[in-house]
Amino acid sequence: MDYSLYLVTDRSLLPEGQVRRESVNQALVGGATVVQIREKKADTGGGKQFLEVAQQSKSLCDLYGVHLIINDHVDIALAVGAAGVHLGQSDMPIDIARKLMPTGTVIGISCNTVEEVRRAREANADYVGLGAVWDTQTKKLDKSPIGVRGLSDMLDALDGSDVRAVAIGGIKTTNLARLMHGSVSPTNRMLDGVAIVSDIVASPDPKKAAQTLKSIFSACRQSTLLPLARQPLRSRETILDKALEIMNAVRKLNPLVHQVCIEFLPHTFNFEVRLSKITNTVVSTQSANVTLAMGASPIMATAPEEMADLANISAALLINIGTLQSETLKGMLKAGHCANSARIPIVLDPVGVGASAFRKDSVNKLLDIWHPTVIKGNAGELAALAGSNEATSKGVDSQGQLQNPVQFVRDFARKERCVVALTGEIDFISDGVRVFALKNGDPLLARVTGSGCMLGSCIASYCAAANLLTKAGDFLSATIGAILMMTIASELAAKRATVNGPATFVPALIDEVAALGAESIMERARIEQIE
Ligand SMILES: Cc1ncc(COP(=O)(O)OP(=O)(O)O)c(N)n1
Ligand SMILES: Cc1nc(C(=O)O)sc1CCOP(=O)(O)O
Repeated sequence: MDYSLYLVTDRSLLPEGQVRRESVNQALVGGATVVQIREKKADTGGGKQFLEVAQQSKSLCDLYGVHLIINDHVDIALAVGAAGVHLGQSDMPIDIARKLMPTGTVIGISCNTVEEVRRAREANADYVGLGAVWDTQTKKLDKSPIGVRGLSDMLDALDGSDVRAVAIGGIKTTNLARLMHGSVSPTNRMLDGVAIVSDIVASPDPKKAAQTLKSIFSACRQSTLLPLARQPLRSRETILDKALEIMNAVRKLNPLVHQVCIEFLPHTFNFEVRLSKITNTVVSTQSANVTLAMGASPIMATAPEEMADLANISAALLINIGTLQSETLKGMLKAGHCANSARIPIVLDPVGVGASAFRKDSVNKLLDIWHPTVIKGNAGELAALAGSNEATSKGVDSQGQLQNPVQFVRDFARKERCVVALTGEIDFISDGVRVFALKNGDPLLARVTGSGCMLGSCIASYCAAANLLTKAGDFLSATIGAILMMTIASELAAKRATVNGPATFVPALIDEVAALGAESIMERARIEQIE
């Protein structure tokens, strides 16, 4: 059975003038591969109305050779000879339904937790409906949405089984790509399909809606699978060559890098807000200057209204949550969504994410809407994001150590499906398969504010150039190159006769970034491929 575009019906959502049968017919023409009859209003008609709807739908699906599934009602599935039934957690147990239905009947069950997926697997379900992924207007949810990032553990629980998986809840043409990118298990198990109600049923053009959903699904399924396993190990020279190519490309192409890291002027001026504003203005000036020194071009903007325009002219987006406010969060949500649509890389710098519930909830919201290309953070920040308490945050600084940073960074990159840079005395960078350790950098970097934020700007600029160089940008090399550039520049800056401490160090650092040559990088890079 092809689960890829799984239509779930709901008459109450039909636009005015649309009739149920024609809506399903259009969805089938548009490419729906399974139809589930879920008619909650007809449910109350003593079963007769539901039966009629099911009979009509069966003949329609037969015309297209598409399987029909009945929601909840085993008797109706039997009566119309449906291919299967979909059961909820509080409906008839799978083993009883199996006894009642003919051999070969498809039985699916809704799951909201990993435990429910395990039980479904043990009960020999044919497929699971994982949801709700996002909030939905179609029904009142009795459990919180699981979010895209909750799906990979559920898919992992199906590893080694034949149980198929579809996601449901709030899925639309506008967020399907994010869903597909994020819902892959560590062993590369993906969704077999997406179950959609309102985006098709409530659409004025159900055929077009189905076509669009199906083409996004197919394109994402083909391109989502990590090409990681095929990536060869690389020698120090190969990776440095690539990093230098990207460094030169930044200087030559002068990519525009959109950086969402300064806040609106606060409406109320209390002492704390002013402090964070002052700190961040300093940091954003430095970030903008280092971007220019590298040869890229910064634009700092936060207003949601201009995000779509900026995504079309920028070559990369940097999201830095250093001075997060509710208003900026809206801009960040929109900016990331537009950047994903425009296929430009996004670098996420989750500054101090472990410091407050607001920051953590906000980053989770962001990552539920768009996917980053690179996440860069210190041990405390990345541990907070990964749900580990091995390291913690003291404000924006990190406390404690990760016991096994190599494994951590690899697993986290694999889970988030992006490049992860774990910064510290040794920087670890991984794409989920390979792990590199970089040992450059002067201790003065840790003694000035905003060096981490400047590094975020460097990574974003390098990712921009990597993306401009080739369609499938080499973001691992871009991240490594940017860190090498910044850390080696810091070593050279610290040696300058004019540098007497942190205050004189920052301008010297920016000068060194501007002047850095290939020879210094080749000569000084302390890089090791660990895995
Ligand atoms: C594919 C798919 N997944 C989940 C559901 C939800 O079913 P259930 O839990 O039975 O809730 P109701 O549909 O009865 O509201 C589904 N129908 N299809
Ligand atoms: C029927 C249903 N079941 C869900 C679950 O979480 O089990 S969510 C849902 C409704 C999905 O509708 P839409 O595509 O319009 O968001």
